[in-house]
Amino acid sequence: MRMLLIHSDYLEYEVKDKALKNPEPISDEQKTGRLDEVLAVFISVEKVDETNPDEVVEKAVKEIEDVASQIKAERIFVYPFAHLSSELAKPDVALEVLRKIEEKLREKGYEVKRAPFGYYKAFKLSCKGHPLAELSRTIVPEKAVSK
Ligand SMILES: Nc1ncnc2c1ncn2[C@@H]1O[C@H](CO)[C@@H](NC(=O)[C@@H](N)CO)[C@H]1O
Repeated sequence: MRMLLIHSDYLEYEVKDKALKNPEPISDEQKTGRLDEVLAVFISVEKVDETNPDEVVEKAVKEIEDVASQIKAERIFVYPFAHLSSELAKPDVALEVLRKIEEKLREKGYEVKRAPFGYYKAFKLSCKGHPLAELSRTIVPEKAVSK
């Protein structure tokens, strides 16, 4: 998994077109979204993550929490982003991983939004520009689980 983390004044998106034949079903309300004072986390789920999705979810949540606590961010935007890797996981695994990351962060008390999966989206982002405002992380599973 590859993550790009941007501490932002805001992130807003607008769904444009389908980018997959079967994108995640969304309500009209989910066609746009915005969070202010947010840690935006752009995530590419990778092929290697398919060997142990639960392990990469745990590791990703830990990394995100670690950054959020350093920058004192209470809101997190999970953003599916297929452009950080050339070895992408298949969509059904990727969506499951992203949903679990969203869910676990919410359980830990963060205000969390997740941008819709499988769409082209316009987005606006305002990076804060301080030394910890732009970070990247690479996460790989150590132990493959048998299918
Ligand atoms: N392995 C993967 N990791 C993260 N996101 C993934 C994915 N496989 C598919 N997607 C989603 O489907 C859209 C088309 O690739 C992706 N759309 C995007 O990445 C938008 N920024 C438009 O390009 C994304 O929503």
